[in-house]
Amino acid sequence: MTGSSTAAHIGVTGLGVMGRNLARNLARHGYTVAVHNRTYARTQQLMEDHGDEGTFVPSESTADFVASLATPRTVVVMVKAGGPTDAVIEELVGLLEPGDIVVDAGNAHFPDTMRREAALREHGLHFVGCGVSGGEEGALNGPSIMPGGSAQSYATLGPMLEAISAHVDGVPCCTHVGPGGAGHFVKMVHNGIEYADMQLIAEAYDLMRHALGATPSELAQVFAEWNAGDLESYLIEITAKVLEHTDPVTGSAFVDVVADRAEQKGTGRWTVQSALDLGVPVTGIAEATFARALSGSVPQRTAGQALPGHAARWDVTDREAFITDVRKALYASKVVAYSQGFDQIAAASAEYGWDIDRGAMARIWRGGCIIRAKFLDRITQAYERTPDLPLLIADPYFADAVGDGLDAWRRIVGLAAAHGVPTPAFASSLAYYDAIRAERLPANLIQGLRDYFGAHTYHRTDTDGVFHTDWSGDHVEHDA
Ligand SMILES: NC(=O)C1=CN([C@@H]2O[C@H](COP(=O)(O)OP(=O)(O)OC[C@H]3O[C@@H](n4cnc5c(N)ncnc54)[C@H](OP(=O)(O)O)[C@@H]3O)[C@@H](O)[C@H]2O)C=CC1
Ligand SMILES: O=C(CO)[C@H](O)[C@H](O)COP(=O)(O)O
Repeated sequence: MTGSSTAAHIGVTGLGVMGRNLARNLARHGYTVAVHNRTYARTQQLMEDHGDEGTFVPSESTADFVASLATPRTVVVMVKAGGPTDAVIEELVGLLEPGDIVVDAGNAHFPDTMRREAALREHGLHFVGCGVSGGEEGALNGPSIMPGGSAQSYATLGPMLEAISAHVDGVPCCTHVGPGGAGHFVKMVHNGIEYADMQLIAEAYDLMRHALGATPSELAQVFAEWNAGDLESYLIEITAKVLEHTDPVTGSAFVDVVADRAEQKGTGRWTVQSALDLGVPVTGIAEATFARALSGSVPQRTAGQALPGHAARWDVTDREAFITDVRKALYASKVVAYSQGFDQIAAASAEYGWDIDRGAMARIWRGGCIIRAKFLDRITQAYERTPDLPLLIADPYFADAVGDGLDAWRRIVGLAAAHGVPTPAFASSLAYYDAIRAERLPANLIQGLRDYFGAHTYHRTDTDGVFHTDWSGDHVEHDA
C-alpha cells in the first residue's frame, strides 16, 4: 500500500464500480487521491487491491476524508443518484469551506443538479454536475467527461478531468459543457441517444434473423463487418461480441437464453420527459424508450400473443442486398436520432442560458463513452462549418449520406411492416425525415379542428394575424 501524509489533490467518495476506478485513474495520473466510502470495507479493499497504483489517502470518516484534502478542496461524489447523493452532499457541506468544489459524477437528473448548485452557492461552494460515460472500464482507462458548473471551478478541476479522460487524436474527451445543470443534461441526452442506438441495432438484428433465418453467430460476422465502415462504433463492436457469445450452461447462443425484457435506470425516460417539456421531437429516443417499456409489458404481451398477424412470409433471394439495405437503414435512422438529440441540447441551451457548443459535445463523445463512434467527427465538422445549424441532417455531408440510403430505408421499413416485424425506431425515424422535409403537414387540419371545438384560433397562410371561424353560427371568420 502506498500511503501519504501529503494533502490530497482531489478526493473521491463512493468507491463502487465507477468511483473505485475513477480514483485509480486519478492516482495513475500522478494525483494524490483521498478515498472514502460509506462502508469502510470497500475503501480497505481498494487499498489492498490497488494501493500500489499511485498515492491514495484512505479515510474511514467523512471528516477525516475532508481534512486530508488540500485547500481549496475538490471532492468527487460517485454514489447512487437521488437520495444517497443528497445525503452525501449534506454531510460534506457541513465540513467544507467557501471556495471548495463538490463534483457529482453520478447520473443525476439535471433539475436536481440545478437545485444542488443553487443550494451550495449559498454556502460559497462550487457545485459541478458532471456526466461521466464509459462504464467500469472507461472510468479506469479514460471516460468521456461532461462537467457543468462555473468556469471558475473548471479552471481547477478541468486539467485533472482532461488528464484522466479518453483522448482521440491527442484531444481530451472532456470540456466545460456550460454552467448549472448543463453537464448532467448533456450526459442525459447522451444516454437517450444510447437508447436509440441500441434499439436500432436490435431492430437490425431482429429483421435479419427473421428475414434471413440467420444465426446469432452469422449475424455477429455481419456486425463485425459493419464495424469496419461508416457504422464503426463501440456499440456495433460489442454487438458482434454479444452475438458471438455461447451460453456455457446450455450451449445455446447467449442472446437466445436472455429474457427479452429491456430494463432501464431512467436516463432515457428523463430525456423524453425533458424533450416533451422543451417541445423537441426526439422520436427515435422516445420510440427506443417506449420499446423497452413494451418489452417489459408482460400482461399485455401475453394477451397479445393470440392477435392475428396477416404477415407475409419472408422470401429474400439476394441476402447480400438485403443486409446492405438494413445497414443503410440503420445508418440513416442513427443520423436522425443524433440530429434530434442535438436539437434537444440546443433547445435546453437556449432555455437555460447554457451556451453549449454542440460541435464540442460531439468531439468529447468520440472516445471513452458508450456511444463513441467514427461518425461523431462528421458531426463536429458539421457544427464547425455552421455553428447555428438548425438541422443536423440538413448539413451537406449528412444530407448526402441519408439520401444515399433513402431507397434502402424505405424498402426495409415497408418490408418490415408487410412481414409483421416491429421496427418502431426505423419507422419513426423515416417518418420524422419525411415530415421534416415536407412542404406542408396536416397540422392545418388539426388547427381547424381545434378552432371548431374549442375556439383555439389559427393562423392563415396568406396574411398575418390570428383568426377564429364562427363554426356554430354563420361560419364567418373573425380576427381573434
Ligand atoms: N455503472 C456504470 O456503468 C455507470 C454508473 N454511473 C453512475 O455512477 C453512480 C455510481 O454508480 P456505480 O459505481 O455503478 O454504483 P455501485 O452500486 O457500484 O456503488 C454505489 C455507491 O454508492 C454508495 N452509496 C449508496 N447509497 C449511499 C448512501 N445513502 N450514502 C452514501 N453512499 C451510498 C455505495 O456505498 P456502499 O459501498 O456503502 O454501499 C457505493 O459506493 C450512479 O449515479 C450511476 O448512475 C455513471 C456512468 C456509468
Ligand atoms: O450511464 C451509463 C453509460 O453511459 C450507464 O451505463 C447507463 O446508466 C445505462 O442506462 P440504463 O441502465 O438505463 O440502460
